[in-house]
Amino acid sequence: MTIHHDIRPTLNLIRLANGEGLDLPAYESKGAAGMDLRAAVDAAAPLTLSPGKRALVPTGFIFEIPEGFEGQVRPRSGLAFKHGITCLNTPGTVDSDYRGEVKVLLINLGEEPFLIERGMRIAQMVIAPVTQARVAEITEASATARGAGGFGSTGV
Ligand SMILES: O=c1ccn([C@H]2C[C@H](O)[C@@H](COP(=O)(O)OP(=O)(O)OP(=O)(O)O)O2)c(=O)[nH]1
Ligand SMILES: [Mg+2]
Repeated sequence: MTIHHDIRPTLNLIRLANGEGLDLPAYESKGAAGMDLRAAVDAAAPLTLSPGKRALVPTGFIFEIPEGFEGQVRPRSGLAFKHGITCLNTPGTVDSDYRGEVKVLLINLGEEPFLIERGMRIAQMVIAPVTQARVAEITEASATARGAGGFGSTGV
């Protein structure tokens, strides 16, 4: 994958007290789409996520998402495959005007309790361009070949 360095936006991060000593969120390979987010839970008090339970896990950082972009918080496939750990609201949306701590809403869909320890890479964030549409109410939708067909109208 070619990374276009000239159009790479800068993501400013503010480290919070609970983020002291944590590695910065980082792309773990040259072409990684998402930067991995780490759990900013207390080192002395790891979080046990019981089967079927959910938890809002802090990352220890405020992200200043550049205007015109969003942060998409997504599960890591390894955690999902091996342990049934995923993001309940995937993809989580981090707005460019959000100035709170980014948190990850994890749920345990597996059968075993899952231990979340400080610094564990729990999710990934993709920075993606977004557009805000203008909204205009009209009275009739334009005609198309598809019409109102959907939800499998073309076959499965
Ligand atoms: O996985 C997520 C999803 C959201 N957020 C933060 C950033 C986002 O900008 C804010 C609001 O998210 P969203 O719009 O999805 O939630 P809402 O229920 O609509 O809350 P609000 O009324 O605050 O917009 O919460 C996270 O930290 N992690
Ligand atoms: Mg919202």
